[in-house]
Amino acid sequence: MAAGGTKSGGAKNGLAHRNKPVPKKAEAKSLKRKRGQEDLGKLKEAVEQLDPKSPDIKQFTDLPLCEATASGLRASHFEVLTDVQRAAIPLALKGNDVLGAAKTGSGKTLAFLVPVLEKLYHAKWTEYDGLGALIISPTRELAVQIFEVLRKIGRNHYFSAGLVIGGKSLKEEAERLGRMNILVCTPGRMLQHLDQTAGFDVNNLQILVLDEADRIMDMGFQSAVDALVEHLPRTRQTLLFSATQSKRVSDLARLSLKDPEYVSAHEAAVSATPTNLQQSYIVTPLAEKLDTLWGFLRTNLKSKIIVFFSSGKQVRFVFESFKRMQPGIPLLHLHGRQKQVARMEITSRFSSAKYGCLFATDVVARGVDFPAVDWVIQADCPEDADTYIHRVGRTARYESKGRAVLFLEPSEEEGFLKRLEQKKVPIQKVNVRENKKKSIKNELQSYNFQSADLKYLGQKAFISYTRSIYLQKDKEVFKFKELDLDGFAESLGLAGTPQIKYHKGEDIKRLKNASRAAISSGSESDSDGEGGKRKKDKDQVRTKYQKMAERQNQDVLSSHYRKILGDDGQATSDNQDDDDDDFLSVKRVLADDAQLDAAAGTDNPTTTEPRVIKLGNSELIIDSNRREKLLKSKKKLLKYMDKGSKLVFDDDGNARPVYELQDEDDFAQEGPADRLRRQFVAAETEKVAEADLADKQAAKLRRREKRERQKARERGEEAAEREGALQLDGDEGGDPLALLRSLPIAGDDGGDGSGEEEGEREPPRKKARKWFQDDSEQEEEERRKKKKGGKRVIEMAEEPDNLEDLEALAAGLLED
Ligand SMILES: Nc1ncnc2c1ncn2[C@@H]1O[C@H](COP(=O)(O)OP(=O)(O)OP(=O)(O)O)[C@@H](O)[C@H]1O
Repeated sequence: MAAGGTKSGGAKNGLAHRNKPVPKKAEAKSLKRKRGQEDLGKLKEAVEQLDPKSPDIKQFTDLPLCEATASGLRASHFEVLTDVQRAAIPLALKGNDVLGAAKTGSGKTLAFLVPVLEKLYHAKWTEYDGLGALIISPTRELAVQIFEVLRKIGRNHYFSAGLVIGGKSLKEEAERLGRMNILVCTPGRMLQHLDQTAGFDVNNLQILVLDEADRIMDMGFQSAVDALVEHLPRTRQTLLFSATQSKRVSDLARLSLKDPEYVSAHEAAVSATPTNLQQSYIVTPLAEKLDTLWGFLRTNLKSKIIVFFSSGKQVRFVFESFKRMQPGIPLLHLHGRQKQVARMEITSRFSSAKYGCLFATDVVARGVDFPAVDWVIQADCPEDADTYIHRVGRTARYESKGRAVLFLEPSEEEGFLKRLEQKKVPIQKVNVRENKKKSIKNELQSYNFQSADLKYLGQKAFISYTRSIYLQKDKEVFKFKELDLDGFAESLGLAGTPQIKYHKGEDIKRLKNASRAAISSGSESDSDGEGGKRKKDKDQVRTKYQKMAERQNQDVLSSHYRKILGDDGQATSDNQDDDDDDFLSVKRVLADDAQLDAAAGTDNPTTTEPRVIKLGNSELIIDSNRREKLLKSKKKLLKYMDKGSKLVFDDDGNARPVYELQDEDDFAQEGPADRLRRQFVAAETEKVAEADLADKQAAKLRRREKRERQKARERGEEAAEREGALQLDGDEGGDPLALLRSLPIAGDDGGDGSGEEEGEREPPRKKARKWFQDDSEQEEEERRKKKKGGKRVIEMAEEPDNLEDLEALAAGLLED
């Protein structure tokens, strides 16, 4: 089997018949051809005579397989057939369309790969015949895995095989496509090639396989698969496999199956899940989910664990925060928005790990065959019982044992247990030991506080989870209104509960109709190129802020840029989070509480009644606790206060409202302009006359005061001279700043700056220094200075406005 596509070159490396003796080249060739024809004739005959229901078929050697396939199986240590292989391979070898259903880990991959190889062998397929078989997988991880198994068992065939899953340039893949006989692909990427790669011919296709067929046929892939099938020839064999196979007639019609054989290997089984799988569930309130998970990990450090969440955002947040808390078990995370190389590396690291915990989305829920997984934890309730079955199927594979635990929110318990019962899933309730319970809320809070990026992830995790619950179709299980959103936000270490807002529009309809898996892996598969649904318009011109906003989770500012973009249509659709597209947004809690009050028309913000915000078709209930918290925050309360009106100061320093030009009509109504002008001039003249009078009186008063003060001072000096006890300036010495600080600040008394009121006199000893001087005082000061000599006087050139000015001024004086 030659491997090509995205993996390696397309050169043939088949080993079959290589060591046979070669007497003469031409002779040997014709002999070989003849023998080959004889063998093939016999093989076809054996297949025709094969009884597909024969109880004698137990091993691969009991099947009429070509030597290349048989030896490949032997070399890969596959000998005994599993139930589904025993039932499906004979029917497929005989050319039937097959709908295969069997439990997880029961060997469905070989059940379709063996017929694929045989089909092309029987048709004597060569590289010049083009594409003979197409195998479609819903995820890249599964496609890679199928490709690896194909390489193993097909090692002795001469076919070329390729992997088409994206993650590489389309051109690079396209160059090799034409040479491939077997392709393993994801739907979106394959469709891209069929639409865009010139000369890629699929008209000869012999066999089409859909692994996880129910998933590929459901809404997430509907349009891609339908378009893809349109390119394929109608005359072909089709094989569909899944652990949760449906016989939906509409699906069969879409794929134009001809009298398909339904193979259900475990139809009569008591349970839909492997018998060696032990399943249990824990009822854990949403607000305690992470505590429970943390406790679980801490008590299972020597295990290999997969933890499923409903969204990549949840995966990222839990991974990043638990990593900081160092649980003592290696942590990995996997979701659809990671780069292809990272996804491959994480998958292979987890495969080869002995112990470790992988946080993952449903991107690895189906088909992926991680060896020796001990536990599957479903931290978020799956959207339906089928998803549950696939998730738990990552453990207890083939003949190994495994355990699975489902976390259920109290509101989900009854409804989901009913769904599991309907699907024949046996599960028992367990409780967490009291001594193992530990709240990690505070630690998360502190990590969120330290890292804005982590906090951002927490908010996103909150939104993506609540959104997924809101969108669930099965309202008997998922009861959005019963969720403790505040508690959940707190458990993620968030300081407040992000407000959830539902946008109106077509997209909501689409999201609502789609299943949760379709949403999460649909968006994931976009980045993977798997879904092929949502592609950014590359030609669209985007602003700097839009580009910044798209760089989510890279730094704290990305959210800031998104805010800048505002609410206009274009920007909004770009700035919303990739898999939160057009749906929910974080808003400040306070704003809405305020709006809420306004909407409710209440004057009493302390009411303890829960509040209800209308959100499109739904309601968000905000309880009284949040409101009380809100009222304690002064900053937030500012929002409730009157914002005030704008004032401007005129030349005299008087505040007055901002002048606004009067409307022309209003002005005309007041009368003729000439009369108004005269009235205005008269009023202003009167005002000026009044002001003039007041000024004159004030000046007169000041002059009189001045005279009186001068007289009083002269009287005082005469008395002091008489007593020989004159107060000297600067006697205190020391730090002039200290002195200045002890003085009254200019204007404090509202008077003329003297710091004195009429008639008041400080006692002579306390009056160490006055710092304002009027003209007469200044003259007097100078006179005294001359008289005493050598004494320093602090001169105040200007009236300082405040203490800083005084200090600066004093410092300047000191330098002098
Ligand atoms: N005949 C066989 N003998 C031994 N091991 C086998 C045989 N067939 C399959 N296996 C092993 O069983 C495991 C599960 O096989 P496979 O991945 O094909 O299961 P599946 O039915 O496709 O599971 P899922 O439903 O999860 O996709 C693999 O590790 C595979 O190697």
